[in-house]
Amino acid sequence: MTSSTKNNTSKEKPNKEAVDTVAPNQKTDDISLDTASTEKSSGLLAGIIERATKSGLGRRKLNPSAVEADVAKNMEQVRDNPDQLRLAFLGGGSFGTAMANLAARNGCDTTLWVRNKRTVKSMAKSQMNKKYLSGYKLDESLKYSHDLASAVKDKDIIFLAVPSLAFRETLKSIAPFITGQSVVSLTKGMEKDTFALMSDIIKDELPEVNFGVMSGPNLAIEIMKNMPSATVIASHSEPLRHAVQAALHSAFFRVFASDDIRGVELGGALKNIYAIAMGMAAAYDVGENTKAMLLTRALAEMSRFGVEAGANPLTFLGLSGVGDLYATCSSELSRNYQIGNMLGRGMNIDAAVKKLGQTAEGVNTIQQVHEKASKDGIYMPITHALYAVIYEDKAALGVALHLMEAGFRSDVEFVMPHDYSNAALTAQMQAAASNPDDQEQDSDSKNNAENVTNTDDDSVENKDAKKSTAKNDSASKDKK
Ligand SMILES: NC(=O)C1=CN([C@@H]2O[C@H](COP(=O)(O)OP(=O)(O)OC[C@H]3O[C@@H](n4cnc5c(N)ncnc54)[C@H](OP(=O)(O)O)[C@@H]3O)[C@@H](O)[C@H]2O)C=CC1
Ligand SMILES: O=C(CO)COP(=O)(O)O
Repeated sequence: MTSSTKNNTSKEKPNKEAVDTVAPNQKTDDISLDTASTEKSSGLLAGIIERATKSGLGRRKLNPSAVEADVAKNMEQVRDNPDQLRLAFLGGGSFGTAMANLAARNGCDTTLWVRNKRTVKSMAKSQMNKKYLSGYKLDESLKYSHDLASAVKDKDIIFLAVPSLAFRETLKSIAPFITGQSVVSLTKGMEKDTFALMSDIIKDELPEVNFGVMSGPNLAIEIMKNMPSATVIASHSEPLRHAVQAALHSAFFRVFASDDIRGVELGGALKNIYAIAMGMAAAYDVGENTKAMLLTRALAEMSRFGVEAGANPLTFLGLSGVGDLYATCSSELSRNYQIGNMLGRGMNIDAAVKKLGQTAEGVNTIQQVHEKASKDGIYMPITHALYAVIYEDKAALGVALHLMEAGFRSDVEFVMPHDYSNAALTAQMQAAASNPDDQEQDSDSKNNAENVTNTDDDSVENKDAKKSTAKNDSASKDKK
């Protein structure tokens, strides 16, 4: 721990921030223009930041392992003294505010960046986010800024809680000010047209940073009400995982760890699709059996898509998978659920989004996942059905009935691979049909196959079968 770190905790007088960073007890028309920031930077990564600055190392040359080593060295003290962490939260919506508030309450030196200058002034004055979390008082130590540079400079960790559509542009804007900070995404979505997850965008825009993603069942309003909640920080960097745990952990909020970045991130992004489906189903007054079927088949789709994207399917059994799926699919607080409910009551998508007036990532994620799954032959019947209802104007009841008639599938395909139920059989049928010399089959398998082809006419399913057969072929070739 550097001596400056030891001597400078957030309990002492805070550093002067640059232009437009407003501490709550500071008059907003009296914002300091002192950009000198004369006090030495403090906190976990201070040593690294200092070293990089002194040696004139360019951002691209910074060695992330040195950053990790610096954090690791100090972890023991940080666990006991989270108030040594200096954090920036970017995004003044409900989630950025709720998380920044948790960190500030834990004693971390915390700045919330909000893009609108007038909102910054109003938040600093009222200590409230009137637009997104009206009525909830924020911790008095929380600082507010609309100046990105001053918000992120000399911080240990930068948390991004902007909507996915603004994620890349926000990273581009902070890139010139990155020295040794770590970056953590709180955003649950997929970039339009590129299918990129937020961690992909971080790797694109800031290839050298130490990063993580955080996701879990975290409805912002429940967190503001101190209702016990938990989340997951996923990172390949153990020190970063520990630092995030130390920053946010409290009696009301537990932070679990994972190193499956893909799985944790996909859990948060994909569950929004099914929250829309569940909101819509609720508008039709469906029963508990139906909800349970929707929820568990959603989980099957999520983990199937996840595996194709390189995630560990077991991650979907954790907080960021089944946990968030459950919370978002069963709560009217979920904006995605609300969108689905409005659709189910006859509103069109544009009107529903306008009425909501807040972020519902699922609206974009459905389109991205529908396109990606169709292109790559990943079997995602609920997503395709929802897409057909929302974007192709198909009748919801007809689409739901068609879903119910889809062929015989394995329940948990990681226990009994789908090949053993009917995909392999379908593939055999296709092969037999295209090879007239091979028409002799025993009557049992003929009956089975007829069953399959009668009920299982979904073209994506057929693709699935071909893909499985191709995978098996190449696996057996590999063995040879
Ligand atoms: N709310 C929740 O319970 C949770 C949300 N999340 C995720 O967090 C992310 C943010 O959602 P949430 O906080 O709920 O969103 P909100 O709808 O509550 O707020 C969106 C915020 O983003 C700002 N914003 C919009 N566009 C831009 C932009 N181009 N550049 C910078 N800021 C912008 C808005 O500013 P302005 O007001 O000026 O338009 C507003 O402050 C989403 O990915 C969401 O899925 C994750 C867990 C829980
Ligand atoms: O992700 C969330 C809870 O974990 C918030 O869900 P909504 O974005 O649907 O409100």
